Amino acid sequence: MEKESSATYEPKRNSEIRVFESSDEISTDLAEYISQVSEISVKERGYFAIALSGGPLVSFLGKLCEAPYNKTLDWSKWYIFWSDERAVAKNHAESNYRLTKEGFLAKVPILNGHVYSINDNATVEDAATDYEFMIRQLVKVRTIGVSERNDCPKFDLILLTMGSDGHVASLFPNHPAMELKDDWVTYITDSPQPPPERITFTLPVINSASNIAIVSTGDDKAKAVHIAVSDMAEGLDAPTSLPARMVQPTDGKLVWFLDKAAASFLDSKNDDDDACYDRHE
Ligand SMILES: O=C(O)[C@H](O)[C@@H](O)[C@H](O)[C@H](O)COP(=O)(O)O
Repeated sequence: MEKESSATYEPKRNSEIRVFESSDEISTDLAEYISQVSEISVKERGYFAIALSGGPLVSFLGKLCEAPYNKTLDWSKWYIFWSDERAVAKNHAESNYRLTKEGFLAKVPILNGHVYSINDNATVEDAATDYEFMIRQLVKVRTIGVSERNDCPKFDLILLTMGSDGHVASLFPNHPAMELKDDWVTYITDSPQPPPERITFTLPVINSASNIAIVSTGDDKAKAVHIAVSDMAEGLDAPTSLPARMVQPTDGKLVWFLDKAAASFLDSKNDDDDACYDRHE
């Protein structure tokens, strides 16, 4: 893939980019990051409400299931949600719930009653409505925080991955779901990536979170990463329609966890000692 621009990268407000040598290093740093966010949330609110997604994310949570985190984290305060789900049965190989259950939940002492999966036994429309209703109940009792700006749920942490087309959760480029302002959870029936039917958080919910992390690896993500984080949109294809670029926390903080391949279109400001992003080498 040819590099299209050599724009100097300046991090946007409230965002940070961490670049790592390997997926293993991402997993190590991500575990420490999640541990710190969970500790702060439990201390400040008494709960840790975290939304996960599917795809490769679970493979990056491995280190969190090991020492010291398996013993030191206050797992009883964790509440698990999904930022998106594919409309397949929970035991289907493509179910985000199943991926998370097998790769993460089965390995840590999170209470079953704190795991809020998306209904696989209803139409996507009903599943989205039910999920939003359930989140509304948990916001009322403040198990999930609330944004003072727009009454949206304020998750302590939303963990996302990004596709090479720049999609996050199940918000795809140029899809009308990206325009929704009042819904918290919606559904799509025409995903460009199978399966076509999916349930997803909307941008207002994602952007209301206290913390958002996007984990992305591989050189097929380099162009989308560049468009997503660059302030210099000139010459880039319809950057405002790129979902990852629309991830802009209103009150929170966004951290990108990238490998060198995904970061390969980003330029440091000068040389190594004056880089605009953190190189974890
Ligand atoms: O069904 C999905 O929506 C995908 O699983 C998707 O969300 C995935 O996270 C990205 O496509 C990145 O995946 P890779 O990093 O493995 O390419």
